Amino acid sequence: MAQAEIGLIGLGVMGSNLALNIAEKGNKVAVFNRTVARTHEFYREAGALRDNIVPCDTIEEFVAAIRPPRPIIIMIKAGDPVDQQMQQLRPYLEKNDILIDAGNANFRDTMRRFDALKDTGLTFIGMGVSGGEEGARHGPSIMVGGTEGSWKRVEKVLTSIAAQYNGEPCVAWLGENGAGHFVKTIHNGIEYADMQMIAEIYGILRDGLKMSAGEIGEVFADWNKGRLNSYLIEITAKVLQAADPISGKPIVDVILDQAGQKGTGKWSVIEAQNLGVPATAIEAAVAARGISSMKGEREAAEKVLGLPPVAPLSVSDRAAFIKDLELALLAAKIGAYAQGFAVMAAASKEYKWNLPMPTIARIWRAGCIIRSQFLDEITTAFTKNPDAVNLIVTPAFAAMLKETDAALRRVVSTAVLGGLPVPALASALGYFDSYRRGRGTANLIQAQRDFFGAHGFDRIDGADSHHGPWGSGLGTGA
Ligand SMILES: NC(=O)C1=CN([C@@H]2O[C@H](COP(=O)(O)OP(=O)(O)OC[C@H]3O[C@@H](n4cnc5c(N)ncnc54)[C@H](OP(=O)(O)O)[C@@H]3O)[C@@H](O)[C@H]2O)C=CC1
Ligand SMILES: O=C(CO)[C@H](O)[C@H](O)COP(=O)(O)O
Repeated sequence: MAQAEIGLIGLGVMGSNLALNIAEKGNKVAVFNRTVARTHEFYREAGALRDNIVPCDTIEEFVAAIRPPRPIIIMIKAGDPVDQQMQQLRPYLEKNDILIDAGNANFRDTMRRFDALKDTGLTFIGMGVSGGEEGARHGPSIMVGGTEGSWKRVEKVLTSIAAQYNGEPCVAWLGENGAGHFVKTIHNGIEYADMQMIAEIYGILRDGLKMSAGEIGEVFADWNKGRLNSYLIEITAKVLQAADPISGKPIVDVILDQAGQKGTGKWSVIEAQNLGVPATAIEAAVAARGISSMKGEREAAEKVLGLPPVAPLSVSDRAAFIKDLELALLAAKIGAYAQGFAVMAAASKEYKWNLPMPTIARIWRAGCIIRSQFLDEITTAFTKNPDAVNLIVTPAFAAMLKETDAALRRVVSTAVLGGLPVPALASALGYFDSYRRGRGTANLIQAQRDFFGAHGFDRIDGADSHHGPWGSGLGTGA
């Protein structure tokens, strides 16, 4: 039998679909899974694609089934399992073989693995893959990090399996070592913010306007025809309109309000803080998942504190308010994406990756979870303004923000007065209001720091005087 051109380890949700995608595009793929029974089940269910699949029970058999130099995709649980899997493979590998970690790795692990293999003759690629089950099967968005030479060796097969947007493949080499996994992490951070903002709007419609899940679903379905058109809005509409087969109620009404998380959102926030870049919408979204998981504490607190004693949401023109919600979501979304791209710009400098912002936006337009029409507008904005320090000051997004921020202000204030939590929407508004104000209030913080710690400050007039006359009083002229 002819040898496989590529190998794939890990036949879970993502790996099995990616393997079928690879096989369907005419590539012969060898597959291995820790639990051998799963390999057999996968092969049985592969149908006509079996001709392009070589199922292997042992690692030795797996490596031998791939034509050298071997590209091997590892698509397993992130973290220690990847190190263990690499250790297990090492004795069988030969010079020029390429290990490709396609899971949601922390980019710091990717940098370490990349360095560890640097002088061994083996090559390491850290590759972010987004699109969930469906994307992996029919075309994900793929973010590649590693040497440019190693990318050239896998470009053809990755291009064949990636999603396409207007005929352009959603895969690109983004830079050395951890670049691909860093970009995937920020993709997920933005995904958290997008999802949290949608959930906050859902909360306003459910608890403020007392709308049913089905009615809210219709609102999202309608918005999906407009400027918010995106995968997440589309699935939100579908989720809200699905019935629970057990109770007959809308399924969303019987799901526990505790959000899971696997780490990428938290890493986005940690790295943003490490780089000194505000990512307040992403932070709010991660914190909201944290609070959501404290179900028992929240229920106990509601008994002690009660819900805020406020009048029902005062909205005279319901249709106008729902329009405001749509515009508010668009405005807040601009904030989340601006922050995510700003974090990537800072990381690009710090790690010398030279991340191509228009390319990142371009490969997120299809295949991935945050895919949307909006990303096409970001692609254009970064292409026209490659040196923009922030998405929100590019002409197109500045105009979009000026058009929508008043709606965000009205929605946030209405929700706050109605006692409805909107931490991500409010954080985006706070970000805009802080970022657009030339003279802020940190002069007072500098004075306080100098007062208690003699930390010094710079003066507006540039005078060479850096400490305050604390306790001297204002005298008569102030
Ligand atoms: N699900 C999604 O939407 C997405 C997931 N990802 C990432 O892709 C990766 C795989 O996720 P997913 O397919 O959802 O996960 P699943 O839980 O469906 O599958 C996990 C896979 O990892 C294997 N595995 C677990 N531990 C080990 C180990 N110690 N050694 C060897 N193999 C091991 C499992 O093998 P076994 O059958 O023996 O248990 C299985 O093949 C993760 O990094 C995830 O974060 C990325 C994008 C989207
Ligand atoms: O990478 C993904 C989507 O892009 C995965 O679905 C990931 O698991 C999502 O993160 P979390 O589980 O923390 O919500």
